[in-house]
Amino acid sequence: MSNEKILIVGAGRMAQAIIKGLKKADFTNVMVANKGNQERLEEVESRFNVDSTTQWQEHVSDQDIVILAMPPEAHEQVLSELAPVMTNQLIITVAAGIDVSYLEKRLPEGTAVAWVMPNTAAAKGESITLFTPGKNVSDEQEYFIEKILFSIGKFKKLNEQQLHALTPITGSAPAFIYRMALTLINKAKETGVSEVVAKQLVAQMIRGSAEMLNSELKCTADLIDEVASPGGVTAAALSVFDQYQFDQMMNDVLTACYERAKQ
Ligand SMILES: NC(=O)C1=CN([C@@H]2O[C@H](COP(=O)(O)OP(=O)(O)OC[C@H]3O[C@@H](n4cnc5c(N)ncnc54)[C@H](OP(=O)(O)O)[C@@H]3O)[C@@H](O)[C@H]2O)C=CC1
Ligand SMILES: O=C(O)[C@@H]1CCC=N1
Repeated sequence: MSNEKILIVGAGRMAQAIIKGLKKADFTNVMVANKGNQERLEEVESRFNVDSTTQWQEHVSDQDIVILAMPPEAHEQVLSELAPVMTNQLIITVAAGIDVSYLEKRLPEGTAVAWVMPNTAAAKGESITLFTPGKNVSDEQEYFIEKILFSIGKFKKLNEQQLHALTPITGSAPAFIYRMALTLINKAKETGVSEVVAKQLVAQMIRGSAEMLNSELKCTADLIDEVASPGGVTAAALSVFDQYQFDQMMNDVLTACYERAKQ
């Protein structure tokens, strides 16, 4: 059981994925707030058995940790409301582009902050989460951060610049994989298999491929090569990737993501 008191500001997709992990890991003191969608707040409260509040500012002084899980654009306003009511809490944001420098600039001198970039697989305890602690984070607070991140999957400590550059690759790229999965599932359904079976086929193919990727013995180019028998069907398919300049497209995709987070 973990007794740290955690307030989460934001009750949307990422907040819920994190709450799910926290509850599974037996964090007992979790309170959640949002902007005003009362129905959503009540649903989160009952679904995950957490406390909720519509006045988070009144509860900050009771907390050990505040996790900001609302849009990047909401940070300016929320941090201005948070600063005057803080009493030494560790402040964590999961927002794209909101780095530790941004937080430190807007919070009282000496505030311990961290920038965390999870993905939605947190709901299954399978996120790969990147994090950067700010300069005032103590060893004990870093241990708390790692404990939280462990509850939602694996994690890696990196610097601010790396987090900016990797947000598209670990935060957003699940959507790229699901986009490809959707095309494959729809194609599979055309053969007459049900949606459920089509999803199982594609999910297991992705899971197996991820396991192979994790293998230390083979590089990724070799894995591609292994599937593409010379003159075979996969080689024919991969040449279409080249025809459509897949690598260039992925570069543009990642750049669009990076640039948006910087705005
Ligand atoms: N979705 C993802 O895969 C990932 C998201 N993130 C980050 O997580 C954050 C949230 O994204 P996501 O969960 O997808 O978004 P959602 O739109 O699903 O949820 C946003 C939540 O923030 C709340 N909110 C908005 N403005 C305020 C405010 N001023 N004060 C308090 N609460 C507010 C909303 O309240 P209400 O319920 O009232 O509308 C809502 O609960 C973003 O910063 C994003 O960059 C990071 C990694 C991955
Ligand atoms: O799309 C977004 O803005 C968030 C950040 C990374 C993944 N989802």
